[in-house]
Amino acid sequence: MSLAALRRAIGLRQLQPLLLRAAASGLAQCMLSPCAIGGSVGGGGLPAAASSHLWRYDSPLLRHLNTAAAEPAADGPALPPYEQVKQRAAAAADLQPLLELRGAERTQFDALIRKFQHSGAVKDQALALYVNSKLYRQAIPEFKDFLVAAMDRELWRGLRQLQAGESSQQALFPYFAQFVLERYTPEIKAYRDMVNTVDLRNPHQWFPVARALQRRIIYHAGPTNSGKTYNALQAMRAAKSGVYCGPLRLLAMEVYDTCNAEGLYCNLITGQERREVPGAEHTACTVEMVGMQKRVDVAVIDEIQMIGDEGRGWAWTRALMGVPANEVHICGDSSAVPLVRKICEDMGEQLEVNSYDRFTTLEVESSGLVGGYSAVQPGDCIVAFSRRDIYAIKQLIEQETSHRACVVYGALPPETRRQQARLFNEQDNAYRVMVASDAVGMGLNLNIRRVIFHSVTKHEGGNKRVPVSISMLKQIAGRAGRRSSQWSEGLATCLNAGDVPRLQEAIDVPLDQLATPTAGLFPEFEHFEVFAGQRPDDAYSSLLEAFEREAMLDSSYFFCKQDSVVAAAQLLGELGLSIKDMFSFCMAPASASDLRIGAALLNFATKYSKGLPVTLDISVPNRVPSSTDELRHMEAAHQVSMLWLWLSYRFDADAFPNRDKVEAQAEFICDLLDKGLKRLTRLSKNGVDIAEKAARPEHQNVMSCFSEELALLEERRQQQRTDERRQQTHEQRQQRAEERRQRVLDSGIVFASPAATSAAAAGASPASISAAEAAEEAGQAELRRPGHKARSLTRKKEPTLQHAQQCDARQRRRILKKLQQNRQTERQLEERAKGRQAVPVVLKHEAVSQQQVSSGSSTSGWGRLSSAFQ
Ligand SMILES: Nc1ncnc2c1ncn2[C@@H]1O[C@H](COP(=O)(O)OP(=O)(O)OP(=O)(O)O)[C@@H](O)[C@H]1O
Repeated sequence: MSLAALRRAIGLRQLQPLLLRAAASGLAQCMLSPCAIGGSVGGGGLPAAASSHLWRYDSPLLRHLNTAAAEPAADGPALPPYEQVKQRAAAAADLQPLLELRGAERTQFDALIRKFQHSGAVKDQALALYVNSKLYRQAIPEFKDFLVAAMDRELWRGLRQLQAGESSQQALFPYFAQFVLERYTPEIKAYRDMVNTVDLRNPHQWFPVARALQRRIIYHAGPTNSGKTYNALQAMRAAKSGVYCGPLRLLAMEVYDTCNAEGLYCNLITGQERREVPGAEHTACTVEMVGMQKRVDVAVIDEIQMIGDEGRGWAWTRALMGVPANEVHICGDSSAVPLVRKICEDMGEQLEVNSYDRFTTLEVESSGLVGGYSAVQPGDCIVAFSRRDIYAIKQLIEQETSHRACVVYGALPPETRRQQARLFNEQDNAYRVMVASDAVGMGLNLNIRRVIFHSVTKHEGGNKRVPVSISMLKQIAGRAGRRSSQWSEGLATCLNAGDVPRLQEAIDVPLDQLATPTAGLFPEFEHFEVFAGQRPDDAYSSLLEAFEREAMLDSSYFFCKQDSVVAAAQLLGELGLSIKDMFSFCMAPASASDLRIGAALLNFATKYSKGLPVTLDISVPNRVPSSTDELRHMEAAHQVSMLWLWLSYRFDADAFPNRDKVEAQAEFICDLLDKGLKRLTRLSKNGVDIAEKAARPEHQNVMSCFSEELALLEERRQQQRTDERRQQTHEQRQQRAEERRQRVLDSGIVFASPAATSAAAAGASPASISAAEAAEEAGQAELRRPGHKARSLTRKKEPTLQHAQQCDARQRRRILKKLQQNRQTERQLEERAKGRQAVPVVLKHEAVSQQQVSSGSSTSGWGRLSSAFQ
């Protein structure tokens, strides 16, 4: 069979040389290499095809090995059959090997095995047999011993003729394969099982209900404000049953409200609420909540480009693959079209693309905001990326102009954001301006004429500022001049004219150039459960990390970021919760890095683990917030209520009792926030600094029920910071040592003393090198570690010119003689070094001439060394 025919027959794009013999015997399927399979294999993954064959011990490969002599590779020698070798090895356990290799023969044999061991191709093939790198390292020496024990004239003749190269690998690998399969059966099986549980390739197969339907998929592709969602929703409304999957609670609420207002009964399902309308066949939900069982006529998946979101992308991937609808309408910009097309091909479903153009024009004002915030006009929306900036800008505008400013940002409940949007959209009030975060980019229909970017960079952890992404700039600027607004065109600009070119560049980039290359994936609970079963001793957070490390993904997918899940797992690790309960607690949409939210999560999980009813004991003051700080406390109280509600839908009502009460409390908080925002406007109009005022005690104490957990977390964080600082200092020290080491290497300095040489090689400071040398001279055996202070050592004084000058004639003669001897040695070394084109040599003891002694002019060798450190 020709090579090309073989490739065709077994569906390989490339056939590795090592496989050739097996392939020729029809055995290639047993030995597929991971890299021969299309698609990327993360974390040392394996081809699925390999798994089904390797475990049958009567597999063709092994039968072949057992019965026939291994065929020589190309012009290589023949080796005896494996069974025969094995019998010899077994016999040698009682007696002696028939042949003991010595001298050159032994060296040749060792070289052969060494080459085999380090061959990348052999490691690949071993991996295809589920021999992971750890096991491989363990198995190779044993395999070597096995061959040594089985050695006889015949085997050695075969082995000797092998070159320590590819042909030897081809000939030896089948022996190795048989050897490990027999000797390490349980280890290999365990690894195979583990690998299979982290096999996340072909995720569309996780959704059998959707796979049973032949779905029609329609992609509504276009820029912002082009009518994509409108058209998709029209299709859903016209259908007998339907589901809308939105990126935000706010959008789901919007669809729920408009459908019901039009007389189309519609349910609402988000992580935190279930509103079921009797007789409703339509549902508006957040994308994470879409069901995979109930079949509907039309499903709408909004903002599909978020499939590439590093944290939440998995929810869009899941919805796209799994929603059981006859027709799936997906809306989004065109950046995700190629990716969605590829996924549809994998699912065997047809994709239609409907393209849209923007309804209104969007222009960039090149001058920036001339006159600053006192020049804002009705219909302006200022976009800033921090809460503090938002309130500072609001205050400035309210004090310097006649306008009032609404605010929208992520920490505000959706209800409050909608309320602020209503105020801004209505014409019969003074709220003519909006100040918002990037949360304005999605979900709200706003009456915006012009978007003004306060800046085009934003904070990302600590003090680091990063540029706002092009797609975000596009999305936010696109809110201006919406079709349903009173403005017939949209404008966008920046506070500083210097930022405008970046904005212009973002607007000019065509959407299809911003391709979304890969789709997010996150395992279902069942994956974790099986995986965890195989590693019963692992902590949950390590399990998550190990899963991510080992997961095998197709090249069209990435593993979604799970930082917050891991942080929550670390937080709750000691509570002894079951895997199922841990999964639910850790997946809660709460950032455990926010101490107050983390404290609440810990409080709920602790009560739950003790079998106590999980109650929400916050004490909400009956007083409207009157400063930004008081608002902040209320926002946190709302987030904690949402966390509680989210959990309450995942655990029994007995465990999380009185949901109605918590819902009512959350509504009350929203009401306080609405009123608080209005009060803030009044106060800032009256010249009060709303950001300066400290919160009143009743607002400060709203979450005092979590104070114990909060104190614990603060302590932990403090400890963590100290550890991080220590680690940083340690790393900096190591880096400095490395730099010093490098400088000494670059300078070419050679030390006369071995102690100094080792200290310099370890990156010690000049003082430590000197000390190490002095210690050696002083007969101290112990070498100094880098970084130790030289002064703690007894240093033997070096003979120097200064010494010589101060000594009596006899001593001076002795010192000068020593110095001259050194000089001679230095010359010899220099000459030798020149001959080898070596770098200059410096000896510790400076060699000097009589003249120099009398003039006292000499540069110490250490001077040259020190200059190397500068
Ligand atoms: N055929 C139409 N008749 C009336 N109004 C429409 C029509 N198409 C769209 N609109 C209105 O235009 C506005 C923008 O439409 P839509 O929200 O569908 O755009 P989009 O392309 O999905 O934009 P984005 O991605 O920014 O949300 C909405 O207020 C919508 O109600």
